[in-house]
Amino acid sequence: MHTIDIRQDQIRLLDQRKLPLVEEYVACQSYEETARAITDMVVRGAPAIGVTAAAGIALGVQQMPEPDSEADFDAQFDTICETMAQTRPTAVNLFWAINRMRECLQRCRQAPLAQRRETLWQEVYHLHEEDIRLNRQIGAHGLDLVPPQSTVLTHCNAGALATAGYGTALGVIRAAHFAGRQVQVLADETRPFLQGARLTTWELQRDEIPVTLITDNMAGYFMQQGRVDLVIVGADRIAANGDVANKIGTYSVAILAKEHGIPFYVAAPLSTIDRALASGAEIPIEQRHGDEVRTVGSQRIAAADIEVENPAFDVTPAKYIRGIITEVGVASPPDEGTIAALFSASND
Ligand SMILES: CSC[C@@H](O)[C@@H](O)C(=O)COP(=O)(O)O
Repeated sequence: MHTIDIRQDQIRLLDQRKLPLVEEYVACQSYEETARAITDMVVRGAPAIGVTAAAGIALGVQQMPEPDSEADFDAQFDTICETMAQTRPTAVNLFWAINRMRECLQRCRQAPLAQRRETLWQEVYHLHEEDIRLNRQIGAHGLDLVPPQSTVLTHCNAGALATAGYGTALGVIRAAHFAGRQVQVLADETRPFLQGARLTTWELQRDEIPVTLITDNMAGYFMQQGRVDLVIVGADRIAANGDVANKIGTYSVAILAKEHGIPFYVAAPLSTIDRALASGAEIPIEQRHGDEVRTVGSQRIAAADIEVENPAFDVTPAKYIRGIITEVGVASPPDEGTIAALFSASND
């Protein structure tokens, strides 16, 4: 299963709106179609959005009309990057990946157009492979936090589908499973897009990792019953102080976990940490269309004209988080010091 299948004439994306009922790829034939696929959540999840945007940029440069000057090339390149940047505001991996493509272009600036195109594609393949490698490292660092025979609750989908492969939160669960820890997963359904019900259960079942689906409002019940040992979620953006933006509902789960003395961990690559933001209050929260709340699947469940709020993410303050599991180690407790130490470790 490939979440993102990169070809030089199109980007093929496993259509996450249709899973688990239909396994179908959407072929994006241009950078504009790639951008629309991100906005419409054909592909979603912070690292997957980043890799897809990078691929969209390479596709845009591949197809751009022959520029008549360097200024014309720059203008076209900026338009492509800006279109990608407008897709979704919260996952910082999007902007991180666009920057990586800009930096890559700077390195091959002097080369002829054909060579620039090739170098940008090579960067995309590199980002794709790198993401899978980092996820495996996150899994290795998180493994020992998962006790044998434990039940792990997760929210949303931070798995292979949300990344280039393997996953972050589900990467840790995968690593524990394949190390023989006999882990069980409780998957929150994750209204309104139902990433937990549709995607997390689907990908864990494929790996034969035991998973039970619960509705979002059952998390407290299972914690009170002593049936949750650990919570692991992903992240869309982490501020310098360790506050974490993740799928709406994560904050409620974190508070429930704190009340019940259950360790709450976040798994994410360093590219999800936005050190330019002092705290989570500065993280932009995407507001999505109200119809996602008025409907379940294609079924409308509320009046078409009912007022709706649909924030896609919330911010969990660092004080509720036991640790942030990254590819270079665990920031625990997460704060400016432990996070800065991870970045120093990554530069060694
Ligand atoms: C490894 S993915 C981490 C996060 O991106 C994930 O938990 C999440 O909130 C995804 O939100 P989505 O709106 O589905 O893109």
